[in-house]
Amino acid sequence: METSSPSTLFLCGKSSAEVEIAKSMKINDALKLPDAGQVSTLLQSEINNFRFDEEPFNVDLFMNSLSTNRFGRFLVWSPRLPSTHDVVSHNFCELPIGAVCVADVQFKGRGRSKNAWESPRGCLMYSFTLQMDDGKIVPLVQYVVSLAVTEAIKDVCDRNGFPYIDVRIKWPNDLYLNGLKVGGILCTSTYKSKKFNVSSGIGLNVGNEKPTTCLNAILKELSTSSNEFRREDVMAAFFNKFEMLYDIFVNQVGYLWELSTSQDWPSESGQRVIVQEKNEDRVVENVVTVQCC
Ligand SMILES: O=C(O)CCCC[C@@H]1SC[C@@H]2NC(=O)N[C@@H]21
Repeated sequence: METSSPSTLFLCGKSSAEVEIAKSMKINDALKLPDAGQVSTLLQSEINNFRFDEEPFNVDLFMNSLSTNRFGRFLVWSPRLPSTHDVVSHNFCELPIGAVCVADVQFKGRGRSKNAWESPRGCLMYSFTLQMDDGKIVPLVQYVVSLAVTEAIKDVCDRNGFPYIDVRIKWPNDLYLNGLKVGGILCTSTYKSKKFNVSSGIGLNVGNEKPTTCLNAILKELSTSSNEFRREDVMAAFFNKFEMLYDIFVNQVGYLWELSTSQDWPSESGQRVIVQEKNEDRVVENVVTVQCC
């Protein structure tokens, strides 16, 4: 019964370029769900024609806090769907790179190792796409995602004057708060036309106290004010941090990692090598001394 009612997907864009993509995707009925799941596609401009019972994801709030050039600018929002991860991985080639799908409720939420992810209202649940050339560093991208989540939470605390909420990474892909799991990261990839198509999914207990605890429950304990984390602020802060960290990762850390696992890497402490650092169109050369641990 649950799975048979169609999922409504609203296609939204930050700028007119992304809004045009949304219009063309709607006209072409481009998005599908796996297992022939029923889907109805609408545009952001049609959101106001609907009444939603509970607090829906506020697309404008998210877009206004987003300051990226690539990630999160094309957004698919659904009040209820099987899994955001299914939407992005099943439609990877139809979606622009960096597109995100966010849902208020999932009824087939996926965790790692074929586990289910409990997906109640209040939980921030989203998946996004990225494309990578170098397969050696694909397994490391989950570290960057985890780090961007904790950095985003810090950023939202700073901006709102909240006390610091100490969400920690259990490396590489779990998030813990006061010893309880409050979030997890799921990264999957496929290889096509010499590119790695990576889908990254994030589940973070922002306002749902079950099944463990959530950011707002701990904030309430630590603060006298009634302010709360909003999913939109956390997700926008995530993409703002992720875009910066991902560029560093690909251009610098990824490069170093690749070098360190290649045969050309000098293996003796004390050896001096030149490391080239690519920064947009500039190349900077640094002489570094090898320290073997
Ligand atoms: O800890 C884990 O096992 C990873 C959980 C990942 C859950 C998120 S929620 C958004 C996205 N959609 C899914 O179906 N799963 C991921």
